[in-house]
Amino acid sequence: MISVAEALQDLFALVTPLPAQDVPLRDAAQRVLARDVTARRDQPPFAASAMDGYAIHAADHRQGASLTVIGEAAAGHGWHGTLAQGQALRIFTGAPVPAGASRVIIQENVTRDGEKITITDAQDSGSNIRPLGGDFAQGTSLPAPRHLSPNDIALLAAMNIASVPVTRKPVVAIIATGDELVQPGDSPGPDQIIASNSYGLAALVAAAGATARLLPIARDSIASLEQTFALAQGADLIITIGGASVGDHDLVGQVAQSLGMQRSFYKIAMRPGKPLMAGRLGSAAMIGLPGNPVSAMVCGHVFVLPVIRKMLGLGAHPAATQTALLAHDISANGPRAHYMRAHATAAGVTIFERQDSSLLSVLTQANCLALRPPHDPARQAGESVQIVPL
Ligand SMILES: Nc1nc2c(c(=O)[nH]1)N[C@H]1C(S)=C(S)[C@@H](COP(=O)(O)OP(=O)(O)OC[C@H]3O[C@@H](n4cnc5c(N)ncnc54)[C@H](O)[C@@H]3O)O[C@H]1N2
Ligand code: MOO
Repeated sequence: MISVAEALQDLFALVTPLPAQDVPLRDAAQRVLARDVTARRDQPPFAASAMDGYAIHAADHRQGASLTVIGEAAAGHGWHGTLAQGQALRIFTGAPVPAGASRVIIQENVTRDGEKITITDAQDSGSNIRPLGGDFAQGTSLPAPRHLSPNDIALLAAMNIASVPVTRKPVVAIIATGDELVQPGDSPGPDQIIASNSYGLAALVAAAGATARLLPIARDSIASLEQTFALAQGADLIITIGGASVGDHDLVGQVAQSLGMQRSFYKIAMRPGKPLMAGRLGSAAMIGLPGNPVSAMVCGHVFVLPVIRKMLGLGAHPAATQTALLAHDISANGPRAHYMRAHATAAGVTIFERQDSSLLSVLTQANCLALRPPHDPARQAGESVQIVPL
């Protein structure tokens, strides 16, 4: 059995970043920026008023000054003369500040009588003018790679980038296997259960920026598995769930190999997740996950997500970890790395008592996985532990 780190390296070797494609800005949120993009204009493109008030000459900024209002500038409607001393321009937030003006006095600090204003308060120190290019200058770049957040979309729009180069979404085919499975909403027979982790994995990979193709459940027969693998044609990554262990009905590895899968590894020193397998199948990478629901989901976080991130051009990195303090004592770990469902708060990390890999209800209560390395000795409350936030 290989280690988690070795398995991850082998998995990274199976995939390369996908090519870039241009998408309309409206579709770029949550995609990964594939190339640096640069601002096509300065923002603001002119010195702009930050307030509603009057643009004035620096020399006129004193209490009691009386000035003549000679025009008006609003957002989208500039006044294009030059302001002289003794003059004021009525101006609104977002309007271009005219030549000659060096500050905007807010309207609360003047009184107005016809075309005359008198400054009643000259205490404010700021100019209330946003300089040309004060947010960004033409040519300013947003560097790739980058997961585009809603904030980034606003910035790209302001930069006048209407078409955004993003990495193509990986297509992930997900195959649940087993005679015992029915789809959620179906009526299970007496020996049947509902397929669950296939849905969880579809949600997981979609949230990471991939397109999930949830294929029909494959039955525990060579013919059914072959048929379902055929439906995965065109996917970048094929994920199978179940049928990975040593039982007589665990046929996934055998069928994948008969279809030409070049196995990279089978079995890892990890709990849950021992019967993990991976390889290349045609033009796709394949990851065979264990069927136990929590094993499949944990392997999704620890292996599938990093692989998808690499395909998206975000680099080859393991799931991010943090250091936290144990809230209680724990006993020594065995020979496999143990990814334990746990709950972390500012007070420390509590590792749940029940860790059987069938317990999805415990996974839902967890907000992290506490990572126990192989043969980690017993630890006491207050000692540090690595966690993978979920
Ligand atoms: N003799 C041994 N038996 C087992 C070993 C072993 O080393 N020696 N390993 C155990 C471990 S660890 C795991 S994990 C499981 C994994 O087995 P499989 O990948 O072959 O999974 P299945 O047998 O098909 O299913 C296990 C369990 O999970 C349920 N399941 C499967 N798919 C789904 C699904 N899509 N949604 C919900 N539940 C699913 C299935 O009904 C079984 O209960 O093997 C151990 N055995
Ligand atoms: O390694 Mo299995 O994935 O514990 O249940």
